[in-house]
Amino acid sequence: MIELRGVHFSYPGREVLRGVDLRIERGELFGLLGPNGAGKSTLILHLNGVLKPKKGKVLVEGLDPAEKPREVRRKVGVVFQDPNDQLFSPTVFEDVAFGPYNLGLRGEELRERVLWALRAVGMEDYADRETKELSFGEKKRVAIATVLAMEPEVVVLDEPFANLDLGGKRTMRDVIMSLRARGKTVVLASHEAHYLSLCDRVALMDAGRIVTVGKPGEILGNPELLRKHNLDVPPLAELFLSLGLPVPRTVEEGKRLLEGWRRGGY
Ligand SMILES: Nc1ncnc2c1ncn2[C@@H]1O[C@H](COP(=O)(O)OP(=O)(O)OP(=O)(O)O)[C@@H](O)[C@H]1O
Repeated sequence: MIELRGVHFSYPGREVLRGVDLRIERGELFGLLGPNGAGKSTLILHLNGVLKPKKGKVLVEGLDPAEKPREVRRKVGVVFQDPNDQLFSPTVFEDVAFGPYNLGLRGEELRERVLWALRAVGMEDYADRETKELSFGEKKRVAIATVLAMEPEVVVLDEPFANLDLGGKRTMRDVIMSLRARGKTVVLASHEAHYLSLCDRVALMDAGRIVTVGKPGEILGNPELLRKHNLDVPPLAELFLSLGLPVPRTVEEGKRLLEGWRRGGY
């Protein structure tokens, strides 16, 4: 479980988190939605102790990341927005091996772990490639593998879908759903609401505060709320709302709703 209580944080001369209260349950797929500059990345950096609150408290599975950063970083893996911030080794294998090596894995066990993590993101054939030669989307997948290889309990993904093509987005979605199926807590931060429809719950954040928390349908199905906070209304949400239907979470649910609407409507 992740808990933030009254968290305040300032960069020099700029207050960015202004009393954040949030609770994310174990095993939840949780969305953090907010416009550019809302404070999402700053909040995320509090979850693994990179930043410390000026006021308030952060607890991850009962541990304070500011007091026990090493223990917390074993539990929480953060995938940054820009994979270039995450990758620094000459080869893909070495980049992915770095974390588990530091956890004490060696030899065949280490190799197996690295290849497993690369397989999970569809990059097993890239193990011997030079990291700097990869495309942005390939780097993004490798960045996720570096986190998966540590087997963290919580995986935090900052703008995971940004700058990926359709194939990259599909892989990302599959990775997220498989993490969830394996009982991991997953936090997705995005300024694009439609990517968060697959979440169990979504928190809307703006100007350093949590505005509201609800089911994705409650947030994505509220165009006034989204527009008020400079967020795009997903076209599909508008379509379902215009038909008087709730906003579905999955394509299957959408198909069922449309089928019911068609039967009732004609
Ligand atoms: N290192 C820094 N020093 C000073 N100000 C910063 C720093 N990092 C971020 N900020 C400021 O803090 C505010 C929140 O930034 P943050 O990156 O947390 O927002 P965000 O919600 O993740 O935005 P985005 O969707 O654009 O990634 C912004 O106004 C930003 O300019």
